[in-house]
Amino acid sequence: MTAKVSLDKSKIKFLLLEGVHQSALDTLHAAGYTNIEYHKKALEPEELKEAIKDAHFIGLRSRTNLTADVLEHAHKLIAVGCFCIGTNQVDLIAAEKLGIPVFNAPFSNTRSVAELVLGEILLLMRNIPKANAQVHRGEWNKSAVGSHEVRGKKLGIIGYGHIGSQLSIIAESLGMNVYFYDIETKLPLGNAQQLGSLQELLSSCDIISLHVPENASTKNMINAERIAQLKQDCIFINAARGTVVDIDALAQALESGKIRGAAIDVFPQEPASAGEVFESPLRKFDNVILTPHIGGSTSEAQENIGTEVASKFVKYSDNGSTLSAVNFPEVSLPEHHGTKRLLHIHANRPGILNKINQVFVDENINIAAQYLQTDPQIGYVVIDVETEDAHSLLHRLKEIEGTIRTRILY
Ligand SMILES: NC(=O)C1=CN([C@@H]2O[C@H](COP(=O)(O)OP(=O)(O)OC[C@H]3O[C@@H](n4cnc5c(N)ncnc54)[C@H](O)[C@@H]3O)[C@@H](O)[C@H]2O)C=CC1
Ligand SMILES: O=C(O)CCC(=O)C(=O)O
Repeated sequence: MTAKVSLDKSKIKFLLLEGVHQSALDTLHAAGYTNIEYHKKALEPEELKEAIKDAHFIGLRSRTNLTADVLEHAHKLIAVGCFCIGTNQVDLIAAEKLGIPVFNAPFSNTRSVAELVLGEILLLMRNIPKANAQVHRGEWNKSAVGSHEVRGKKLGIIGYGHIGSQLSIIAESLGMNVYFYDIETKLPLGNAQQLGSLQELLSSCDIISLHVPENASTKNMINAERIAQLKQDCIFINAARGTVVDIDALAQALESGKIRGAAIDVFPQEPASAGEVFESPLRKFDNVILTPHIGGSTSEAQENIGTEVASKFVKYSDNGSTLSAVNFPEVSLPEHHGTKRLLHIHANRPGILNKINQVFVDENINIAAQYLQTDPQIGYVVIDVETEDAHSLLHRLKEIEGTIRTRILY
């Protein structure tokens, strides 16, 4: 049985951007949510501020920047869904302060990225991008010079998380020797070896592939100084985030022949729409594979992501569960039958839980079940009660100082 929610389901508005997969709409429809505004593209900032005003849920991919400024216009927003892995396009701290959990799909496109990178390694080791460009221009350079098998070559992976470790496995199956650098100690899969320093990895590997998230520690991580540490003639791949690499320094290294080939899927500035021209100092190189941020763009990945993130929306809307939210205390909740469920999100201050519980003492209402999780900023408490008049309880809970938002589920 589908749980009833505080608002009539038809009044709960979903704003879905950037052409998220049909599976997201199917999942929402199956759960009884029909009020969906769907856009194939990202919205311009002003359009976004207008569209988000009455949205309860927003779904986006990597092109929509949900800044603190945009979030201020989101008066009704209950949750954000990133239909991708990266969540750097959302101001997670601002969202949390507003009591808005942000969900993503942490591994639905992992395999797609790893497969693309593997394909690029094979092509670059054989100089295929350059040969392809030359033949398209009518040039015929049949040569084995500088063309290599990948078997026995050293692959250096920076960031050994979901994607890095998946790549490690499939690269080993082709006979490559895998090394990685990560700020955390990671379990090496197969025969892979973790190296103690980035410099050691850069200077010893034939191929370097980046798989770190965008954050303060990775901004311009690969700058001119790091590029100088690369092995002469190496191959360089970035399918992580554009901000991780100094693109001018990379262009210089390609110009000088230090790097023999590269594959770049992500850029410091990416066009906001298909109509915008892509500008980059890398465009002129035949030995560079340039792709428009499509590492995770396969039918399989997009379908899985659509279902996964939309299911998290449904779970939070129907049931209050925040499991796997990236910026929010995680609470996994059972179904509530025969009770009303009150959700209370508050600033994490001493004494606030006492005040919440005092409401139930004053009203002489028995708490059937209570779930609480906190992080340093906020607390999220869920209370199941057996009463007909849960609205007056909600009203009192709202008045408690430090309350960020409340909701009731029937
Ligand atoms: N091109 C595309 O379409 C796609 C790009 N991505 C990007 O790939 C990134 C990685 O994805 P996952 O592997 O799923 O993430 P993950 O979170 O599973 O792994 C990231 C790894 O990087 C490590 N790390 C973090 N900071 C580091 C630093 N300064 N130095 C070395 N290691 C560091 C972490 O410890 C972790 O092991 C995502 O954050 C996203 O930005 C993800 C999917 C698709
Ligand atoms: O599919 C997208 O729009 C972005 C993919 C990506 O970069 C991610 O999942 O982090």
